[in-house]
Amino acid sequence: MIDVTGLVVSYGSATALDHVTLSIRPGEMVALLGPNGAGKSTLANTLAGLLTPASGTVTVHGRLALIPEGRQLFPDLSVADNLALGGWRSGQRDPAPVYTLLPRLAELAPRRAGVLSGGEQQMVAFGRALMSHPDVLVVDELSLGLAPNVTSGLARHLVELNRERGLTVLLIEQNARLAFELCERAYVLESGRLVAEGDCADLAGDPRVAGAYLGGAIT
Ligand SMILES: Nc1ncnc2c1ncn2[C@@H]1O[C@H](COP(=O)(O)OP(=O)(O)OP(=O)(O)O)[C@@H](O)[C@H]1O
Repeated sequence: MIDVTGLVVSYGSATALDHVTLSIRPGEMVALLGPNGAGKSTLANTLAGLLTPASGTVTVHGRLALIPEGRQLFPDLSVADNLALGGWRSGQRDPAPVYTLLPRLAELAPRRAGVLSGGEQQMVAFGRALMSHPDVLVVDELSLGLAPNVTSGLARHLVELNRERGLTVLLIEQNARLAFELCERAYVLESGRLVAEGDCADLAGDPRVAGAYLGGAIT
């Protein structure tokens, strides 16, 4: 669904992604882990076509939607209008399918996005991404600034979409424990380079990964 080969992305003279190669098969839910500044959002934005690679190739088979870091809602617009903007490019105007998946959004529809809680705003960002009926969803920091119970509620929706509807997901997370719980496979990015990849169970047992991202080995 996603094929990235030898990807280099720079901001001026600073290289943010340095020959990154990865692939995600249809229906997979894959995690991308890494510390602050590793290049995770740069990868997400490049996959979404917002940044142009200096070299390398990015191929996305199907329609990709991004839930950007920090949600990036229009705070003065209603929830319904934020959702409508998500369907604007693809001409999808009917929010009903999204309301079926995320019924809370139907209740929030007339409210201004800016007055909602962080969890509600993340749900709006989620719904806005779904408005374009994506084949692959890139989620940049689902859990950012959210209480664990709020994150788990959103994660449940994500897993349901992946398992029951075959949505391919790239989950970018600093919360490695959550990512390992939800995904089967993961990539680890540090300073713009992939430093580890594999099954989450193997990575969780890798002392280096567990030490850096899980606060010690998982037993
Ligand atoms: N617009 C920009 N202009 C210049 N440098 C940037 C820009 N955006 C990101 N960078 C730099 O590129 C590198 C990768 O940043 P990026 O935001 O992709 O990392 P990240 O892994 O998503 O980090 P975080 O988890 O903090 O969001 C960092 O060194 C960052 O300072």
